[in-house]
Amino acid sequence: MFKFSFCEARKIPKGLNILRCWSSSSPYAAAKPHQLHQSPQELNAQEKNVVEKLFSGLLLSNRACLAQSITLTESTHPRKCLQARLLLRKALQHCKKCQEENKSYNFRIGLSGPPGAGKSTFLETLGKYLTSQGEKIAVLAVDPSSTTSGGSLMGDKTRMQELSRDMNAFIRPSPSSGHLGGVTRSTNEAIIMCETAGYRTVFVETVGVGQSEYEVADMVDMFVVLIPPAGGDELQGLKRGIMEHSHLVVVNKADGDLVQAALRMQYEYTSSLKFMRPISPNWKPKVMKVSSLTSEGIPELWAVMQEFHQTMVKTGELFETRRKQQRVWMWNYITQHIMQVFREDPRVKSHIQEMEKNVEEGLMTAGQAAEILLRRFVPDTVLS
Ligand SMILES: Nc1nc2c(ncn2[C@@H]2O[C@H](COP(=O)(O)OP(=O)(O)OP(=O)(O)O)[C@@H](O)[C@H]2O)c(=O)[nH]1
Repeated sequence: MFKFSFCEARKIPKGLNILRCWSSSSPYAAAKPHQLHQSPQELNAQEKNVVEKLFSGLLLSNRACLAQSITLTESTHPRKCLQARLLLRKALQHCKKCQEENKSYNFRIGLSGPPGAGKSTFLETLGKYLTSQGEKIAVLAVDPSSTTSGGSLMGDKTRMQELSRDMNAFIRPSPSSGHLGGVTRSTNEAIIMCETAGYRTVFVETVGVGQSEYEVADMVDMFVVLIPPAGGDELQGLKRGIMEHSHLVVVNKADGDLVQAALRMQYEYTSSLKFMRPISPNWKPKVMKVSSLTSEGIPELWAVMQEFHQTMVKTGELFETRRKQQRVWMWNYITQHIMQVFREDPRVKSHIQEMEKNVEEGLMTAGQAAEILLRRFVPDTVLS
């Protein structure tokens, strides 16, 4: 379940002696301590061969290899984790080389919006438009429900049927089970795999549930929100948060009887934008309307998306943002990992409830309770 433990734990600061908190009840129990120190160099010839084959397949843009590569990065098996590390290293080197040599930059687009806004229809229409222009596109779905329920809401539905048959499109539903770092870590790594396979435009779609949309905003270059023309209170509440994070708001279903409503929405959202601090110094967020049924507005929308991408490349903001995102994610994963190890540690676990109660009832300050728990975890730690 916790891929991160085997692959990354040795990067954890020395002061937190993770090896000492091993327990049979811990999700890390499956890993032998020595596995933490293994590196891809220790893979045997056969295992390395699998990685070589996948990598060659990626370079040939083979969709089956791409799917297998992503599955490998989602695996929690210790040996597969090592293989995934090797493959990711090769993939990253390849992407870096391509960027430097060709000066061509991939485009990562996040798409969010309330259920029923028409995200799959929109992606199918925009995707088909792009593949008809010779683009290769990938769609990665992020479904937060899959982390908690073990199932995937979106995976159950047959979505984007036509696009999935298109040879220039790759669609990957949400991972069916979460591991440490949640769906976000797999998605970050899936993006690299897609780019290595030559899918220059990658869409990351999320159902608009709470935190997930903000997480997606932190792994893409452009964040787009799709909304239906008539919004209830829920949409009003979302408005501010959405606007603060998005580069583009798209009012969908601007067709038939809904044209007037879509126009009104466009106007309303455009006026609210005037009161918000723009997300980027180089881009003024826009509100556009499209119909995913009739394709009206789709070419214009893509033109604006490209304008955004070019502006970000030209000003250097694209690279700065990506660098920042990678730093943030690294620390997110470390924090999540350490928190998980901490909470699962038997010396800590049995005291958490008691300490929480003490704090709630005012018998102890939060700082005192935290110190007691931390000392149980790392007895010789120096607390500031
Ligand atoms: N009139 C009109 N209907 C649309 C348009 N786009 C989508 N729809 C309809 O809206 C409904 C929801 O579309 P989906 O694409 O399934 O929406 P979604 O946002 O992916 O929905 P979830 O999977 O629930 O998140 C479907 O009945 C679509 O046919 C559009 O541009 N115009």
